[in-house]
Amino acid sequence: MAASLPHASAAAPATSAAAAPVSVRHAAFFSVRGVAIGQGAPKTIVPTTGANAEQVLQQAQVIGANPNADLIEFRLDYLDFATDPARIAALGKQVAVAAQGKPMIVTFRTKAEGGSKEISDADYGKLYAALIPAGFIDLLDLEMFRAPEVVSALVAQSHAKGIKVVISSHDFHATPATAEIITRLRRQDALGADVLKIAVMPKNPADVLRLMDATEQMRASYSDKPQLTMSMGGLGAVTRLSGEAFGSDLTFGMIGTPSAPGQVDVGQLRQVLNTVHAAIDGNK
Ligand SMILES: O=C1C[C@@](O)(C(=O)O)C[C@@H](O)[C@@H]1O
Repeated sequence: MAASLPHASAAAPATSAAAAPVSVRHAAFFSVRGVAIGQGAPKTIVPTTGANAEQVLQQAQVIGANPNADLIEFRLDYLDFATDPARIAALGKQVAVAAQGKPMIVTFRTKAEGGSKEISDADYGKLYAALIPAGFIDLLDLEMFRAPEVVSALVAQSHAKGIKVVISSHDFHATPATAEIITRLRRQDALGADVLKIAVMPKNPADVLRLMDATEQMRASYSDKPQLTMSMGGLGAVTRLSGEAFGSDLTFGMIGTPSAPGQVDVGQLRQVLNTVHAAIDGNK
């Protein structure tokens, strides 16, 4: 016989109180290659971390074949030829095929923001400007603190090509004040971002809560654009799992090698995302 908890009975639920009505502002979603960003459970992104074409293509195949990965992030700054647009464009097209039609985010994460290579703002602008017309990019990660004229030109060029823009900010050492996080996300919105993104490092649990608080305030009061926010490291991992409850619509997971501290295996990530989604859906 199955053990039952004291007082539990099949006929009467433990509580008969109806769930209180909830008021949640949803993102205005958009779809890229059939993936709805800003709707339902957060969508998962798995980054490449390879340094050469062979490694990147191997990873893209694994990501493409994994049903728990919704999008692939092609990380250019890890490449041995990170500033060679012709070689990157040729590889990018192969990555798109290997990823089996999953939407691709292309990212050069500068050293200034926790990436692996230094690049001047002018060269960053030139590299992206040369890659945008190549036709393999679905979404472009654009750092908000690169030179303003570079950022605005790349937003316009991307949009003219039908590429969605993720405008991003990273702090690998600390978590800015709540008001500062909100200021950055609002600035990204004003710059024309399609996705607002910030990654911060917590030093204590209160920092984790502030990232969630800022994300929720953005969604409730300032913008209905999809957001991609995370607190990094082990302490921040909860933010990668629970975004649907506070307004983060995308989340990074890993297969094998993380591209940032605190990333969780994408299969485990999906299980938790589904659990949270079912709980939220069931309480509507
Ligand atoms: O900016 C981000 C977020 C990230 O740093 C993370 O914390 O998951 C991972 C990077 O690959 C990505 O470009």
